[in-house]
Amino acid sequence: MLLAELAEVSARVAATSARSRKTALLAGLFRDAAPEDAPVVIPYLAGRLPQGRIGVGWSVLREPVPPARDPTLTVRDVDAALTGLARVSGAGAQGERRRLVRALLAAATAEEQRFLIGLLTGEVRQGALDALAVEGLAEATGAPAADVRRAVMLAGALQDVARALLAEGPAALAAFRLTVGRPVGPMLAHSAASVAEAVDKLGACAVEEKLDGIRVQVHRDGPEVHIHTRTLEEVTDRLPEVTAAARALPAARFILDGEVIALDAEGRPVPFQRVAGRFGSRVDVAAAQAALPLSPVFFDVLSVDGRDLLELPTAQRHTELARLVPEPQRVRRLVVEDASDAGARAAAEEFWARTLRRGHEGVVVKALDAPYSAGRRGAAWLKVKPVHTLDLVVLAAEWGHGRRTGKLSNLHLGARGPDGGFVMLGKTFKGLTDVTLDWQTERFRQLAVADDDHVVTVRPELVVEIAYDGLQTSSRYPAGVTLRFARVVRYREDKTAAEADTVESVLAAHPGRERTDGG
Ligand SMILES: Nc1ncnc2c1ncn2[C@@H]1O[C@H](COP(=O)(O)OP(=O)(O)OP(=O)(O)O)[C@@H](O)[C@H]1O
Repeated sequence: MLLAELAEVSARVAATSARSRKTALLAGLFRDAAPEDAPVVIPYLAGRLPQGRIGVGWSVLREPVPPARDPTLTVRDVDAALTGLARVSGAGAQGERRRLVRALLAAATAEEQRFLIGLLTGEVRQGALDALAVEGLAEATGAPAADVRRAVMLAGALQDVARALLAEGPAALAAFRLTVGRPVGPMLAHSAASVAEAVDKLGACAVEEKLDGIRVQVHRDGPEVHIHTRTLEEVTDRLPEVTAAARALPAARFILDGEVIALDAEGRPVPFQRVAGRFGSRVDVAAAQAALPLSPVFFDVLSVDGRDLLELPTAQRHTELARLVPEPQRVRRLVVEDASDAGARAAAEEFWARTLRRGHEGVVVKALDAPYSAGRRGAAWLKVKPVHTLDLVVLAAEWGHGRRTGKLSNLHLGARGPDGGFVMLGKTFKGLTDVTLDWQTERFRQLAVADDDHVVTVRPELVVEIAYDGLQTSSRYPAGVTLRFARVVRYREDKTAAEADTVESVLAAHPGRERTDGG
């Protein structure tokens, strides 16, 4: 497929607001695509580079290059060129990258150049595109959209499903089943303001401790154990104690879902940052394990001995879990069979208070009759935490003053907007430790797309968790509101920008905001 076709469809999809029109445009594109184009076309449409970071700065992209007259570049040519670029390293790397980028741009027409520059700077990012691409693919191949969605959920990657669908048609979907050894997107939660609200919404439910560690999905097939994080990154070699725990369980094949935490001598949870430290790729695993042994705590089971349990209701999956996993390795939970029973509701409140006293983050309340919605933020899981936090994307940062001279400090924070872009909700320089300041200054230098000596604009890729005290009306910000007392809790490198909170959900969480800053 020619890059020109992709660039044109991408621009037209961005320019129309009608969902059906967007889907039709994408379906047309997929009808023209070869199966081998799928692993490039799908991420490019969403504005992602399959290579991840390739280290091309704004200064290089800003230098004009005369465009080609006719389109000749294919999407696979571009992918090969960017793979080459990503591999450049060592002395003279900057010059070589510049040469390669300019050669690529010289082969592109003016419209293709615009698309490529947008792709390299992160500006063509279209957050909602994967969902639309599923519908476009369904329309192009005649497969039911729900089946495509389920296959993606179970395959973990849209491009794999797309490639198979384009090659073989709808029959290819049958091959995407839950498979031990192949990670699936974990089920995620929505938020509720209180335990009472969550119980009201869900009815019969389980209230579980919300453990503040790292989400893990553990697959065992005989002696083989594989562990993946919530972004499906494989971390098996960093967690030998989890592998050992999985091998000690009384079934040979299973998939478990849980959280890895560390407990101190008093049995209280160790702060998240220390647990996260065990996941760095350069960590000496044996030494780190000796210094901070981790424990897996499981809260769900997706498959056992060849039985796929995804469609079973929570209550039955939990019975299976209890059969497989001994008590200390299972999350603590309290079942509310009847949501109208005042005694049961009081017990749920007491469970919440006790969980917080034990040092945990909050609770997750789960509907007893719900299946496991892999890869989705299901309405059947509601998390309740005492402090409001949002996951926002850093759009830019300001050079600091005084003690912070030379450091990038004040963060511009964005939530996901309806059109796949980001809407700025406020700024903060609070809550940043010296170590985080140094780290973020370095990361922003890598992500910079513009620097006017005051504000450095960055590719919108880093997700940061922000605590705040509510919203206030403000005409200075595009959504008409800004965050009150925003402060950094931590960076969420386990999340992508596509998983950040949306403006819509932020506004919905604060229906009664009244305070005004007059600005
Ligand atoms: N008992 C539990 N059941 C489900 N998830 C749990 C539980 N205990 C801890 N968790 C963690 O809470 C998360 C659920 O919240 P959510 O789906 O919104 O993810 P998140 O955005 O990573 O949440 P947060 O930022 O609040 O930790 C899970 O991803 C998991 O890591």
